[in-house]
Amino acid sequence: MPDNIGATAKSGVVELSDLEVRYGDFQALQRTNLKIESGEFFSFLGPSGCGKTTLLRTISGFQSPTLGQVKIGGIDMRAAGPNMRPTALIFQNLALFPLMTVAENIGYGLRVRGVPRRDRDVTVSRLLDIVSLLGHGAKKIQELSGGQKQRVAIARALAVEPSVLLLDEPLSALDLKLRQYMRAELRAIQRRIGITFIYITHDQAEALAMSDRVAVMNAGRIEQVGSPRSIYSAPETPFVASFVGENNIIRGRIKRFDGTEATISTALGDFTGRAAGNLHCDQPAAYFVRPEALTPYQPSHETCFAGEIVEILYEGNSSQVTLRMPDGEKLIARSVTSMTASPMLGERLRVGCNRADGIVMAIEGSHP
Ligand SMILES: Nc1ncnc2c1ncn2[C@@H]1O[C@H](COP(=O)(O)OP(=O)(O)OP(=O)(O)O)[C@@H](O)[C@H]1O
Repeated sequence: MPDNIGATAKSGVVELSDLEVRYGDFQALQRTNLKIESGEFFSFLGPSGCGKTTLLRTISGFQSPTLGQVKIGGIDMRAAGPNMRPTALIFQNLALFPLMTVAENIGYGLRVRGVPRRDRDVTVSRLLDIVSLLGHGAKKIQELSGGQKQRVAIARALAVEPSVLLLDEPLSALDLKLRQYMRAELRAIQRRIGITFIYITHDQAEALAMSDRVAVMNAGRIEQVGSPRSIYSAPETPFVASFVGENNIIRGRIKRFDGTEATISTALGDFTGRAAGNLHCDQPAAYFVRPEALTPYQPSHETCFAGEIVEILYEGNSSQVTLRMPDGEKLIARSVTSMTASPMLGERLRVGCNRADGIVMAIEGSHP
């Protein structure tokens, strides 16, 4: 590694303190405080335009913050440009050199830094092994599959020994099968080398499958940070509940709140679930329940919904049933048909769940 700031920032801890980014009058990143641990696979997940790329560019030094500070390995990066930071960035389009071989692409950063040929070759071989491309070093970039190109881009970024690898939607150009395969590959590569990976994506399946922790972003703000499991099973805001996975949303007003559970009064009746945050009586709120939590009604169920079947989608190992509720709204249940005699369109079906399956959250105005 060259003699620069990166050389002293050994650890891959990334700390964002009171970080804000404005483009003119537009606030692209609201005040953000966050610590990403060394060796973590950390994802920023959010819809287009929520500020993910802005955040990644600010960490890598391509964008200056309007306020606040980025520290990497405990060192303030304010004075360090992109080339002086212990980070490497992989873009969506990979930006590989088409006329160079795989090995030349991977060794490029080392050549620019004046690393002798023999040392370069050793590093390139090691990296080809890490990304499972041994034997492909002499190939031209055009001779590779999409997934192999991804792995060359990763190896090229790793060649300069960054403490933190920043990945900007690197899988989005691949077809679904390859994307799923590369998720597992990326995770395995990260485990093998143990450096911090910061990944941005709008694809929740990708973020949940690969990450140690996920930050869900909305309109320039982090709404929730947690493990994939906690983000999915205990969303803290209506946005997270509706953006990550599917949720049925039944709107109403808070009738009862005891600190941990809340009952909501809706056009379909009263429903009790886990309370997210502090609630007060008569506040506009919604009851969220995941389609897979709704199973054919049994007397032991604490919550019941009854509606007319208006759609059945056979999905192989399960089915998705859409019910039209008495208020005209739709409710989706999954896996229902695997447990009942085949339901028919137009039939009335009762599905149920337990209190712990539903979450009651305050909603503002028309949101979500
Ligand atoms: N250079 C710029 N000048 C002005 N506005 C910008 C600039 N770059 C980004 N923005 C705006 O800032 C907001 C956040 O953009 P950003 O690219 O960070 O979002 P994103 O979450 O990465 O979106 P995507 O997934 O579509 O790439 C957007 O509303 C965008 O239009």
